[in-house]
Amino acid sequence: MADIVNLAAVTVVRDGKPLLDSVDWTVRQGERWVVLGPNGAGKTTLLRVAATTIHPSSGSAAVLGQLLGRVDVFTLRPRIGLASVAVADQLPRHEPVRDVVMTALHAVVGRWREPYDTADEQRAAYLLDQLGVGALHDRHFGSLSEGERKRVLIARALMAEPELLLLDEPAAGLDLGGREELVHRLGMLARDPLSPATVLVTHHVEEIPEGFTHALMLRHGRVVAAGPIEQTLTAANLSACFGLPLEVHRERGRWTARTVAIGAHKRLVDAGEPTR
Ligand SMILES: Nc1ncnc2c1ncn2[C@@H]1O[C@H](COP(=O)(O)OP(=O)(O)OP(=O)(O)O)[C@@H](O)[C@H]1O
Repeated sequence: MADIVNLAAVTVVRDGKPLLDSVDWTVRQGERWVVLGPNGAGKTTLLRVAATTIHPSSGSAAVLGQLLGRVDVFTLRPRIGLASVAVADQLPRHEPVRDVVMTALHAVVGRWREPYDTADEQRAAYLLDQLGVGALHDRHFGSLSEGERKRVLIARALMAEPELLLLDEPAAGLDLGGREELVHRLGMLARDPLSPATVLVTHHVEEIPEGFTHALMLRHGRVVAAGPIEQTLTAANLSACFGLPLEVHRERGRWTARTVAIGAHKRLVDAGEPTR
C-alpha cells in the first residue's frame, strides 16, 4: 500500500524565504499525527502541501500515492478532508449547516445544482450527530458559535469518506469545555480503525487527543523531531521546538507541558531576588 503522504526534501519558498526547509515526512495508513510548533513554524504551510493546495518549490511530495506536479489535483482533493479557517472563510454564511457538510462530496462551497440523494443527507446527519451538532442541521453556518462551527467543519471534512483527514488547529478559539468536548470526540475518531489517516496541527500539547500515534515538530520550517509520539514528544524535543525549557507529562492518555523557568522565576521572586 502506498504511503498516504510522502515528502522528500520538501522546501517551500515565498519572497525568498523558506517557509519549509528540506522536510522529510511520511504518513502511513492508520497513523494519527500531531504537528506541533510555535507561531510561524510552517505548520499550515505543511498542511497545505498535504492538502495539495500548494506545491513544493523543490523536493518531491506525493499524496495518496500521486506525485504533486504530475497529477490533476482536482481528482485528488475529494479524497482529502480538510478542516481549517481558510475553508471556513470560503463557506457561504447563509448556507444551512446540512448543505455545508454535503457539498464536500463534490468539493465545492455553496450548494448549487449538484445531485444529492437521501443517503447523502443521512450521512451528513449522521456525521453532525457524531460531532455533537446534529440539532443544528437547519441553522445558517454563519449563525454558529466558534465551537459549533469547528465541529461542522470536521463533519464536512469527513463527508466524502476521505483517505486523509487534515485538521488545522481544530480547537483554536474554543473555551475550556468546548475544547475538552472536541478533544474527546477527536479521540474517539482517532481510535476508530475505520477512520482515515489523520494529521492535526496545534500549538498546544493539551489539545492532542488520545489515540494519536505520531508527532512532528517544526521550528523555522525545519523538522526538529518526528516519529512515534511516545519517543518523540519528550521535554528535550519540545524545548528545542518552542525554544524554551519545557517539561512535559502524560497522564491517562493526555499531555501537558509547562516551562521549567516559571518555577525558577517563582523561587527568585519568593526569595526577593532580581529576576533579570
Ligand atoms: N504567501 C506567503 N508569503 C510570504 N510569507 C508567507 C506566506 N505564507 C506564509 N508565510 C510566512 O511563512 C511562515 C510560516 O507560516 P505558517 O502559516 O505555515 O506557520 P504556522 O506554523 O502555521 O503559524 P501559526 O501557528 O502562527 O498559524 C510565517 O512566517 C508566515 O508569515
